[in-house]
Amino acid sequence: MLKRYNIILYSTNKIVNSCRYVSQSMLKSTVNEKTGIATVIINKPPVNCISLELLNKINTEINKLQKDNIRGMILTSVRSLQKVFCGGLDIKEFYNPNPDRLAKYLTNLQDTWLSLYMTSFPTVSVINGHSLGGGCLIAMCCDYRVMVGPDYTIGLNETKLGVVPPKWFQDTMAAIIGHRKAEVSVIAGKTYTTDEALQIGLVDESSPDIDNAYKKGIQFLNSFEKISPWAFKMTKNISRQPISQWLIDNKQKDLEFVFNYMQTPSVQKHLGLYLQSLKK
Ligand SMILES: CCCCC/C=C\C/C=C\CC/C=C/CC(=O)SCCNC(=O)CCNC(=O)[C@H](O)C(C)(C)COP(=O)(O)OP(=O)(O)OC[C@H]1O[C@@H](n2cnc3c(N)ncnc32)[C@H](O)[C@@H]1OP(=O)(O)O
Repeated sequence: MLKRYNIILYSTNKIVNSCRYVSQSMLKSTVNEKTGIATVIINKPPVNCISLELLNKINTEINKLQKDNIRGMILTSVRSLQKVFCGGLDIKEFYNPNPDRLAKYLTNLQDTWLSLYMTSFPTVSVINGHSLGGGCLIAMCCDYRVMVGPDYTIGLNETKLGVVPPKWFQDTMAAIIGHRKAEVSVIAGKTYTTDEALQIGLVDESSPDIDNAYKKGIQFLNSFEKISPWAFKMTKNISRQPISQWLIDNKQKDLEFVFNYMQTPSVQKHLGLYLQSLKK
């Protein structure tokens, strides 16, 4: 039986020296058996945007780590991408979608958010690049955020694509920076530089380089060494349960609404234009 571990969601290959397992594609996960800390690295070039397959892998991995009783987790992006933590949800999943796949995607998105937001172990995102839309969402699900800077951006920019960030996206941000600031932010689809994100409390620490950001993440996880895992889990649960319970109670309604809304001609038109604007 493994010790209880913390999780840092982070993108580097060289930190972990004692690996329990590594999955080869899209998501690399390693657990340092001495410390009990997992490092989960998103590795989907060119910009780590979240396809249905990646979503499945993230959710499966979080659930595995949950069973393994890790002490903590770092979530990050592979270093070779250099400037992107996560480019958000894969817009191609929403543009001219296959209805069956879209329904699967949206269901998986709900489930992955619930898994990551409610982990019973501490989590850190080491944000080593731009983190937009769904990328910002997964970073916000973690208990602590360390962002590399100064030149990266983070934010829920959905309105810039002509789509509405669902209630649970908005609630996740409001729980971190407060309702008013979150409202202003999501309405305008605002993105923040590392310094601005630090200033409004969207991230907890900044760092000029990835190694240092990772160390800060580990320090955060180590701060729980003397806290009972049970006390951690129950306290986090009380803090986050009101937000997660809304989705649990409204899953089907939320799914149906988004599923229909995404396929309306107006949303499809905006998504098409946005996708085009991203093309080189
Ligand atoms: C009660 C009412 C509720 C109603 C709710 C209803 C519906 C809501 C449901 C769900 C909401 C939908 C939520 C969406 C959340 C999102 O995540 S949307 C996506 C947000 N992300 C972005 O806007 C990022 C866009 N990308 C960039 O800005 C840049 O790519 C980058 C990340 C800064 C990196 O720049 P870089 O110069 O390195 O790379 P390129 O821009 O050249 O990109 C390379 C390549 O990748 C493609 N690409 C980039 N991002 C995405 C993406 N998110 N999805 C798909 N494809 C992407 C880009 O097009 C390039 O492709 P190529 O030219 O073919 O190589």
